[in-house]
This record gives sequence, structure tokens and C-alpha cells, in this order.
Amino acid sequence: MAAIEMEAVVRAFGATRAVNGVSLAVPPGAFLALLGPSGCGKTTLLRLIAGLERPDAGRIALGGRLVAGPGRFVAPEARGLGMVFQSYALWPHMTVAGNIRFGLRIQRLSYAEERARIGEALEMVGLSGMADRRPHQLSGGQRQRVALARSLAVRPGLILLDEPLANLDAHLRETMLAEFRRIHAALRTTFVFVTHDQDEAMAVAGLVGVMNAGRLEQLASPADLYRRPATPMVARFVGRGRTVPVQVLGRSGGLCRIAVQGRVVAVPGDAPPGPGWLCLRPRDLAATAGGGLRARVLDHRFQGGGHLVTAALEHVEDGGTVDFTLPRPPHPGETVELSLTGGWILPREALRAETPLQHRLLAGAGADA
Ligand SMILES: Nc1ncnc2c1ncn2[C@@H]1O[C@H](COP(=O)(O)OP(=O)(O)OP(=O)(O)O)[C@@H](O)[C@H]1O
Repeated sequence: MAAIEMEAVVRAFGATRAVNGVSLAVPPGAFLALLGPSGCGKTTLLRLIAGLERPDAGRIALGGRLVAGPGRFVAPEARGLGMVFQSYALWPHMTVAGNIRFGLRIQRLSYAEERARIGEALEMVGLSGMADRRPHQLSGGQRQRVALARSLAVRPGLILLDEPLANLDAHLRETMLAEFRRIHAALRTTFVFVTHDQDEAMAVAGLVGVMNAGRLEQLASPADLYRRPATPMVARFVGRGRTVPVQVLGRSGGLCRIAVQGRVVAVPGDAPPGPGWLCLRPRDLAATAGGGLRARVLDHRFQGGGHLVTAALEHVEDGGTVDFTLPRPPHPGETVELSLTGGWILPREALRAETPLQHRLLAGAGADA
């Protein structure tokens, strides 16, 4: 039975469909990251799961129990979940133990049980011995651990984390990501983690949902998102990829034959003959001495010990920009020859479902826009 199941869920604010027909199933014990650009609907999706928003359409079930749907709405406190926000939301006048106890109040535990739960939760987040401190006596990372401990103490079946690391510096974020992974591995409770930082999502989650304009573009493991993006948006967003328009001539055995710059090459992918996208990341291209694809250098910058070069593939219709690395700085306007060492092919039509305007066009409204 899925920990979270959504079916055609819609949540609109006026004309904005913040969540626009999302269906998904998350297995129990998963660590799911919701990833996507600002305003794509990640927080709204999380709030729908929490019960802080009501869907306008569709159904949501948690652990097999319908919590939102036609004629049914279960309040957040009755959903058996914990939430951690970027703002920590700790009571400043209460001690660490008091804050955790406050989260436990609806469970009506005995004093001894409360003490045990508080001790257990503090140990889990590595803050044993800090029970009597107040939030202002803690670092940002420690406050976020208290917020997590407060959620864990309730022993929820599901923990929702809304950009919990946004207020922490880069070093602390790394440490806390490792902590989240460790705690998740120890508990096997389902975690849902909202972030707009793909490195964070990939580092922490076993399952990543990429959202765009209210839609769920793909729900997959980090490796699958990277190697087999389902849509051009995912190809471009994950790993800062580029999409180059190509003609697919045929496919067999998981490979597509494509025509690019007058030559035929075979690239992994899944697209029928016709217009396609060649999805490329910097590591899919390598400079070669001759006989490769020709690209004119547009720009470059020093990165990761090499030179990340942006170049335009010759004889490719609009959008033939690619990135690759060179061990030396290129000359401005230089033409570099490149061999393909990877890549992925998608059908061109997938692009049609990408933007709100195109959604409207597809739905038949505003066709003259
Ligand atoms: N309460 C609200 N009233 C009106 N519009 C809202 C409300 N909440 C969200 N929206 C709109 O819905 C869309 C999705 O917002 P949401 O906060 O879910 O995005 P997000 O992906 O979490 O963004 P961010 O990464 O910037 O936090 C945005 O266009 C936002 O302006």
C-alpha cells in the first residue's frame, strides 16, 4: 500500500493552477524530494499532503486512507504526520524539551512516556544534553534539529520537510543532509522533502519528483532522472542539460539513429522517427582531434579545475547550444570538434506540454494566443 497516493489533484489560486492534475504513488519508507523551479507548485503539493490546503479536484490517500477527495477532508492534526519548515517555528520562551513536549500534547502521554519520547528524539538528532537550552542558545543547525526532533517524537508515519535547510550555510547544509539520510535510514519513515536545489535533492532522496508549472514532469530515482529524462524540461533542469533539435531516423534495441550535421549517429533513447531532442550534458561531449561535430565557442568559464565551454553546433536549427569542458581556455570564436560520449533522445512533441500557454493551447483555449 502506497504511503502517499494522489490522483488528478488540482489546487488553484484564482487563475493560477499551483498544482495542475498531479497523480503519483510513493512507496512506504521512501525518501522523496520534490524539486523544481520557483513557483512550480512544490510547497502547495506538500501543503495538500499535510492538509493545509484542500484540493479543488482529485483525491489524496495516506497509507491507504482517503484524506482528501469529494466529500471528505481529514484535518492536518488527524493525518499522523510531522512537518519541518525552513523557519524552524520553535517557541522562543520554551526550552528544547518544552518545544518537543508541545508537539506531543495532542497525544496525551504520561509524564514518563513524554520524557522517554523527548530523550529518544533528542538522541536521534544528536542533541542529548541540550534539553534545557532555549532556541536563542542554539545554532541554526541545532534549531533545525530540534524542529526535526519535535516531529520525530510524535512517531509519525510521514514526515514533510519544506526547504528545511534554506536558512543554513553551505557547510551546515551538507552536514544536515547527511543527518537526514542517517535518520531516515534508521527510522524507515516516509520523508517528503521540498527543495529547489537539485544537488540537495539528488544527495538526499531515493526518489525525486520534478515539478514544472503545477505538473509532475517525472518521478524517478536520481540516476534515472539523469540518464533517462522523460521530458525536455527534466533534461534541461537536471544536471543543467541542453536539448538540441535533431531528426530521428529510426530506433532499435534502445538506440535511436539521428541525423546531425549531415552524419548519422546512434544514441540511447526512446523516440519514434521524426523530430526529436538530443539531450546533452557537458560530460556527454569530448573534444576530438578531427571528424567530430563542429561547434563554435560562444563563452567559457573556469569550473571544477577545467574550462566549461558554451558553443553553438554548426548547421543546427535554433537551439543548437551545447556545453563541454576543455583542459585549456578556448580562443574566442574558435571552432572545436566534439565526439558524442553519451546523450539521450526524446521525441520533440513532449515539449508541447511544457508551458502554461501550451497547456491552454492543448486544452483548446486561447488557440489564437
Ligand atoms: N496562498 C496563495 N495565494 C495565491 N497564490 C498562491 C498561494 N500559494 C501559492 N500560490 C501561487 O501558486 C504557485 C505555486 O506556488 P508554490 O509556493 O507551491 O511554489 P514553489 O514551487 O514551492 O515555489 P518556491 O520554490 O518559490 O517556494 C505560484 O505561482 C504561487 O504564486
